[in-house]
Amino acid sequence: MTTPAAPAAPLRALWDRYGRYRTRFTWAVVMSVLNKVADVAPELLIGAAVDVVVRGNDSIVADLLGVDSRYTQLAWLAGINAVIWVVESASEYVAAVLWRGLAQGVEHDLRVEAYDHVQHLDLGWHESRPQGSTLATLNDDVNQLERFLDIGFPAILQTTLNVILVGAVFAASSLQLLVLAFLPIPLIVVGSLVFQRRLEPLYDRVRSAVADLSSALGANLGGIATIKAFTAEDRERTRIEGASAAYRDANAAAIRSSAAFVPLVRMAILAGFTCTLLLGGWATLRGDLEVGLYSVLVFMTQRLLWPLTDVATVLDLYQRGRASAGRILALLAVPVTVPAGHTVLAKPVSGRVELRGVRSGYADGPDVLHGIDLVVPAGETHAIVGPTGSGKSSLLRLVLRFDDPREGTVLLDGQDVRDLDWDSLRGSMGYVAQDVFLFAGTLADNIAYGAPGATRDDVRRAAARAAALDVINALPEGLDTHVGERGVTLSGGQRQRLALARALLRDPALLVLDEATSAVDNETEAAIQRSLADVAARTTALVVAHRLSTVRHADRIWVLEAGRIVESGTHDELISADGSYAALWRVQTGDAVAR
Ligand SMILES: Nc1ncnc2c1ncn2[C@@H]1O[C@H](COP(=O)(O)OP(=O)(O)OP(=O)(O)O)[C@@H](O)[C@H]1O
Repeated sequence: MTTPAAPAAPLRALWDRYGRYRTRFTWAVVMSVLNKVADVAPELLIGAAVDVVVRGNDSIVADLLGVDSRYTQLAWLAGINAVIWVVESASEYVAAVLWRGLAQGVEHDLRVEAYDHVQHLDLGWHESRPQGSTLATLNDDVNQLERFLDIGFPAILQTTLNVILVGAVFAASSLQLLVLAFLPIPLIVVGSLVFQRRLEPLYDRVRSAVADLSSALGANLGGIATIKAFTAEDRERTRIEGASAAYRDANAAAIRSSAAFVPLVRMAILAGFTCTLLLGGWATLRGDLEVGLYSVLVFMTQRLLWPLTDVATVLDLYQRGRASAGRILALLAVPVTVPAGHTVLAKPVSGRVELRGVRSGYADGPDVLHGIDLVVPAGETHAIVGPTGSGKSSLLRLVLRFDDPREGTVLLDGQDVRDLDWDSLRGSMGYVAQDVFLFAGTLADNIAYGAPGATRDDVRRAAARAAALDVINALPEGLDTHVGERGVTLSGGQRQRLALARALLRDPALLVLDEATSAVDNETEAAIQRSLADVAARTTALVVAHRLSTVRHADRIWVLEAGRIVESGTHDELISADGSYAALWRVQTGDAVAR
């Protein structure tokens, strides 16, 4: 299953999606405009001050305010200057708060929305895509977009406003100087675009080198026991050294090119500045330009051109923001192919399971299960056995509706599972997977994961039924002991017992166990069997097991081979039939050697 393509205009799509932020956005723009106006105004005041000093009674300030004294005129200018500085500082603060708030609001909403969508996507989708890539979208792409909204967009706005405002001052003063001062702008912008295009593949190399490095580091830390066991430390050090050197070299190449950019722009600025300085000066000497205006224009040229040194960075932020928005929106557009139904099962749920003519497989792969017909009547315990890879787990996945069959129907209490809402379907089940996952938290939290309202006594009772009390009592803080993200401090068998307790605490109508006791010793397994026999009197159970002694007392055993049911019956019936099951039993009990 592939991820849909990103929309053609991702930032526009984002704008449409987040209508609720438009008022805040408008205010942020207003504040940025006010800030830029207040930022440019002091330069005009410098010109006005020079004008006052040079022309006295004839100055523009004298005309506007009707004040003759140069001292009073300058005092007025100082007062106006103070007001402008206050406005500039206040608007800068408000604009920063608004942009940051907007960026973080969108970041938060997008992350939560994207996460929620991802957790509703089918298990098949998760399995077909590297986890790192989903994580990168949820983390890095969302952060990248936040950076663009917080830094990139305000910078684009400010630079554009700068060009407009400064351009207006030039246009009002001297068209000739306007042309000269603006001449470097297209050069800088086009240069930035070319530069950026050149840099892109270099940055791509940096990104892929860092991705390679971090996935190598992640894999090595995860597989540290294997590295040690095979004394592969030196080899792995060399491999990481290689990945790290590739990252360093890619970065060096990008830095060599990007560092050349600012000096080049500086040349263009120098050209514009020299033109204004020289030609403006000559015009002033000829009396074509006021002295005050000349000083303003010299300052303004710098003011106009310097921010353009950031164009390449801002363009980079823009492109990254755009690409990130595209990836996030594409993730949000992935359709849920196993959507919840709406039917609610009548309580109490009996847990009767039926598979009718089921054919199923994964993605575009071949069929894994062929024509499966199977019934587990309410209250009975049925087992599925068979060689590895025969499709046992795949069958359980259909009952939990992690996948839908390609053909045929799966029913719970006589209802097609496709029609049921998740509460009726999965809410009626207690599931123990082959690979037990424990969340970071206490043992009590983990056992009560599927029944958040459970009391301490409920938790203890469930633990007792799963023969997990001794695990808990052996730990220093009992139920309050923290287990790591993957329960690393516990053995496989201990984790399985906790997972079983977690499933039993839900008091499920249907217990679905996939090799739930494969890692516990025979004695513990016997204890679990005894208490499960008690549970089984009240629930329906579907159990996958390799160790046949686990399931010999099941009401019915279904034997799967290469995705087909080859025989079924009670243990005794299957032994008498002397088929695949009987052969497997002999192997496991050692009778095969004896015969
Ligand atoms: N998520 C998956 N994506 C693609 N193919 C899968 C997936 N899970 C299982 N398969 C394939 O389906 C077939 C049946 O696998 P399944 O895990 O159901 O067998 P199993 O009988 O439970 O095996 P085991 O006893 O080893 O757990 C195998 O060929 C396997 O490669």
